[in-house]
Amino acid sequence: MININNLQKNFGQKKAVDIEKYTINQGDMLGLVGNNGAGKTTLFRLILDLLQADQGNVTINDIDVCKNEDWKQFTGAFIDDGFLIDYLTPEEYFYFIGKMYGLKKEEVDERLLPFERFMNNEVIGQKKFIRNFSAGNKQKIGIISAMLHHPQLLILDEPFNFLDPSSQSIIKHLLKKYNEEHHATVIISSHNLNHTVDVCPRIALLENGVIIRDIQNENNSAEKELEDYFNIRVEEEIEEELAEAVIEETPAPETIVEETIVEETVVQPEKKEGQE
Ligand SMILES: Nc1ncnc2c1ncn2[C@@H]1O[C@H](COP(=O)(O)OP(=O)(O)OP(=O)(O)O)[C@@H](O)[C@H]1O
Repeated sequence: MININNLQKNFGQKKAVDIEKYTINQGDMLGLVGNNGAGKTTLFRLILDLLQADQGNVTINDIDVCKNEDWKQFTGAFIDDGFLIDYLTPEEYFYFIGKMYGLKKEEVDERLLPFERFMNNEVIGQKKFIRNFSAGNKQKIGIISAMLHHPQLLILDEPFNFLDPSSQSIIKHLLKKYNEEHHATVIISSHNLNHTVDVCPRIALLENGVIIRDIQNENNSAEKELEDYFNIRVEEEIEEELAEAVIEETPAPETIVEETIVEETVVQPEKKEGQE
């Protein structure tokens, strides 16, 4: 479904994405993990043609995303709340998105039904503009709107962010079900390793823009490997910091001042006349 070919994106000296070859198959449920700045969002932006690559390309169903718009019909994505329209209510926004994909109001209402528990009576019927919703509820509006037209490809950047624990659990189930029932390709990024191994049978580990591991995850088998990777990274970084601190604290040889012993000279008080 998605082919990434020799894809490179730099910001100044920083290599944000550098992927020689990577294929995501139709029906894959892929989790993208990596430390802050590893390049997850940049990769999503390149896939969605929101950024121009310095080299290489991305094709979705053999369509080069920056040369043809056809992939947009079967793709849904939510990267950040810049995707939302602040001055609309959630209903207006959902109907607007539905209209873009030829869905009638009643069809949109019907497609919102499976999200009722997820919305928890806090999204629909609130008579509030999107700009006045909490970060968590904006996240919900974004995720739902990305799924509304039943896309064959769904891309969500950190979908669990800002969600309360029960909403995280609900969206995990909804995504899994969506992937299975629609045989849709679902790609999510997350810093939550537990959630990622719970829902993603395939996990790509990104480091400095490079996919360094492509992990098959059956019954949470990737958990240990990922925990080891992230713990090892933390330990390595702490050790590096300590080593640097020791070097900084040790004075350079030429600045070492030899301890000199100053002999005390006892000054005898002058004798006054008549004193012994
Ligand atoms: N518009 C930009 N201008 C300059 N540098 C950028 C820009 N966007 C991303 N970068 C840099 O590219 C690198 C990858 O960033 P990116 O946001 O893709 O990482 P990420 O894995 O999504 O991180 P996080 O987990 O923190 O969201 C980082 O070093 C980041 O500072």
